[in-house]
Amino acid sequence: MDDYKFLFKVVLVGNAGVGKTCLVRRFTQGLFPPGQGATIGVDFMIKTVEVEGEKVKLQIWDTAGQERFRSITQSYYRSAHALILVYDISCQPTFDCLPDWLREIEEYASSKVLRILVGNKIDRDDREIPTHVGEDFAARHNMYFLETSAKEADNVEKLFMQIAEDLMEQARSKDLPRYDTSTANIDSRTSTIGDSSCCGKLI
Ligand SMILES: Nc1nc2c(ncn2[C@@H]2O[C@H](COP(=O)(O)OP(=O)(O)OP(=O)(O)O)[C@@H](O)[C@H]2O)c(=O)[nH]1
Repeated sequence: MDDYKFLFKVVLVGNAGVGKTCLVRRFTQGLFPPGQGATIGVDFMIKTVEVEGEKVKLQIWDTAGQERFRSITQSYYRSAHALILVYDISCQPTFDCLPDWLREIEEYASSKVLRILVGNKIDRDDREIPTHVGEDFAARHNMYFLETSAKEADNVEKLFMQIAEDLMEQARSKDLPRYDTSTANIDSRTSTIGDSSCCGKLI
């Protein structure tokens, strides 16, 4: 039975190829998919975790980084509870684009959205962005910061569990909508998703 107390929507954004899909797959399926193709439009996956004895369902939306899908992906920001902005620590241009992503987030997401900056691919030895540079950027923009490796499973569980914990705390303290099995959906857009589905694709 799908008995959960909280349902949170988490959206990943960032340049193409930074590893958004691999982070989601690592967390939801425990694998690092070989030859991962570019995301077309938006994918979603679901994972239920336990925080302080409560079941928390995370609906994770993986958006396409490619510019041509931008108008589709923007429409998913609005109802996000958390936004994960990902760059690749071995690819300077993906870091240089962060201000553009922040502008999008400010324009399309709720001002209350939990924002997390993630530097992915820390297993690589050709790092271009030092950790402190990522940390500084996150601090300046009021974001959490974490470095991860989807490949080696470094900090991936920690990333999503931290989000689940923070959102639960936020929901409790600010009295955000509380979901149970009878009110399973966040809004009308997500209500088309069957609870039994674990993965879907929207274009
Ligand atoms: N070394 C290393 N490679 C990674 C890691 N995560 C992803 N990759 C590789 O980076 C490439 C892009 O990964 P994706 O997960 O498809 O990237 P994406 O951000 O979802 O890309 P779009 O769907 O185009 O937006 C793939 O070749 C992955 O194998 C990581 O942690 N370490």
